[in-house]
Amino acid sequence: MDKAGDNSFRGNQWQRLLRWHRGQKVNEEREDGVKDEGKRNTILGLKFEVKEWVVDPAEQFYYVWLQVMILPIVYNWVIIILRTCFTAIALSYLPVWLTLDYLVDLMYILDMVVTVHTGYLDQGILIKDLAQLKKRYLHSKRFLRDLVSLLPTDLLYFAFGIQTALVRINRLLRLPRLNEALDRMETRTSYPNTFRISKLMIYIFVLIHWNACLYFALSSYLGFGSDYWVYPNITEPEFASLRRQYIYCFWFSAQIFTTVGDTPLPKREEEYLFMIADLLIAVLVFASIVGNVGDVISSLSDRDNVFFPNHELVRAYLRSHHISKELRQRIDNWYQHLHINKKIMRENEILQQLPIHLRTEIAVSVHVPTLSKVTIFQSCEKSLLEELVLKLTPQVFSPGEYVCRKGDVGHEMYIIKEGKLAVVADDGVTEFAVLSEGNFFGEISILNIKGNKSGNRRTANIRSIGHSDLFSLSKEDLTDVLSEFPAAKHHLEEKGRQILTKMGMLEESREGEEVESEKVETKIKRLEDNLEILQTKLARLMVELESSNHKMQARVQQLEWEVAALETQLPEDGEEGEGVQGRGDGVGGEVEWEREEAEGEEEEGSDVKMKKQEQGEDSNEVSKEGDGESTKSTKEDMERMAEGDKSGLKDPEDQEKKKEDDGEKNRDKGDDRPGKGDGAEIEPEDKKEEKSEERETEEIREQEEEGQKDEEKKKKNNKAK
Ligand SMILES: Nc1ncnc2c1ncn2[C@@H]1O[C@@H]2COP(=O)(O)O[C@H]2[C@H]1O
Repeated sequence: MDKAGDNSFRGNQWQRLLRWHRGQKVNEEREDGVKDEGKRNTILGLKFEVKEWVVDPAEQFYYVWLQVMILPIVYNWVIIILRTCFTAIALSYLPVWLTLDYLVDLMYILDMVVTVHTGYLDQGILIKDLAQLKKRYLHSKRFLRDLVSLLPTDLLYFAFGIQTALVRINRLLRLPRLNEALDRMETRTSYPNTFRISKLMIYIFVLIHWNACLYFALSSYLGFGSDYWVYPNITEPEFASLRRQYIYCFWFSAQIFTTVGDTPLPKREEEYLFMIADLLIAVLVFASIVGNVGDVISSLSDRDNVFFPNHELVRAYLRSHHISKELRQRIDNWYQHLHINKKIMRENEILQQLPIHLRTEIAVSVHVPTLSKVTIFQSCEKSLLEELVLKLTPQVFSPGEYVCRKGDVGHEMYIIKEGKLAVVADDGVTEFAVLSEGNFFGEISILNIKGNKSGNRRTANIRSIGHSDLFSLSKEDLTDVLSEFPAAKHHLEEKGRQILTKMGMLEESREGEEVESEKVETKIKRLEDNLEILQTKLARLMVELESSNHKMQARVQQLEWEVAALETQLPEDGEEGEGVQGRGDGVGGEVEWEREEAEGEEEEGSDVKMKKQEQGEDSNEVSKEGDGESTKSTKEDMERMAEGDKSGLKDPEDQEKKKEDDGEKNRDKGDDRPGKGDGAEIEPEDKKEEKSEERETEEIREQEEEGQKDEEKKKKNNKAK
């Protein structure tokens, strides 16, 4: 399927990834080297620069040091009691013990130096300030314990004799350091279960050893060979040797602690008390052995269950459903293959608890060798590969098994890690092609390739020739990844198209059709968008039209009132001449005022508009308001229409003329306000109101004066009469 050398010019992305991975390792090693160098320098310069020397507890040096410290601590825990109880042993090897004792003391001192130079984490940051480290250590209980464990109690030898090693019992206080060392080892070891069991056995050994020593000491106190329970008489040659003494005591003690109980019956009270204490401890020891071993066994089976699916359960299920022997055999073989070849099926589950970046690194280092052989991925970006690698699921197929059958709906594609698979015809015998390590298949049905006649159905049968190890990649995962990497998608599709063309399953014309249909779709979309815009504009126009209608209606109504008022006044006018204006609170007077106001406003409005039109302000406003263009212009049109309708003058010149006439009319009425008649200025609204008020009061005053004059005239007339 993949042609070798196909992408040689593009450079192998996987190789680059591998190189990057290896490069990182080399860098790490180099860094380690630099650190080592630094360490060496520091150690060499320890005499001069000991103050600057700070140990990182996460470093290898600290770990190694802890392991070294196991020896002196265990030495003290084993030897001090041995020398105390077996005085013959203490005296026989005295120079050895004394040398070892002081060597161990020296290590204790060095351990204190290391401890004081060991950094600690404060809010995730390693504290390296020596003053702080010193302060912390010197104020801790640990310092006290370490100090007490180093007190020169050996001086008590002068009081109790050189064989009394018990004076060094304070050396046992370093036990927490031993625990720390063992805990560290447990987290680092690749075999934690074996380590746990070994640790338990060592603890039990030390316990039995102590018990053996105490048993010998008690026997010595009660008298060797004084009864069957105590150690036999050491003068007897059989029990005289030091080795025999120790081994007998150890055996005796081991029998008690393992609850075998095959020890001689105690005779004296001291012996009973010793046995009771021992049996009580033995119960605990036995319980902890059983518990620990049980834990280890269950964790081992847990591990197996996670690594390999539980075969027993599957077997029971198959039996209960009376599955044919032949199928059961195939399933057994499958399990056997997994176990023998250590194929782990649930690696995603196992690595689930790790953070994503570590999972990626593991997946890259585990799967890169396989994926680097897949030509299609060689040109892919590193990030794509990292994403892909996390989504691979291992699958194992047995000989003759079908991975997919022609016509099935495709849900995943496969990458061959190991093994051979054949593309076979429906008869299951004719082989069209053989796929091997590094090839992939099953991509056609999940890629939605345009013109693929088989749609989302498998285009071929794929059968495993022998056992084959595959990685499957689900359609969703592939789509997810490819959606962000269109180039890779295109590449995969191209490969699929090649196969489809070879098989004659690609509709070439449909490609054109689809492009055409795509164009039509775009056009429809564009038309829909335009329609939407037009609808919005229309809605706005309708609103504006309605409001203009309302205004028009109000205006017409007002004009009707005015006409009606004038009609009612006409006969009176004939009689009384100017009398209409004289009646300040008459209906006609009010109407007149209203009319004048309205006219004034309209004229002002039209003046403004005319001015704006002249100065080209309109266009500025439009450009400023953008979308509001139609709204504004429509509004103005409506107003203009209203004006035109009202006066019956559509021509601007006629309107201008009308305005001049109106202005004269106003002047005739004694209204010389600017903008009223001459249309020279536009006044602000509030000023206009003020002026109209002034004018109102002035006219009222005039009317009152005229009224008074009329009264006087009437009076004079009356008098003359
Ligand atoms: N002639 C062929 N040579 C190699 N691979 C093929 C051939 N025909 C089909 N395949 C692969 O077999 C897969 C079957 O499932 P798909 O149709 O999803 O994708 C198909 C291709 O990846």
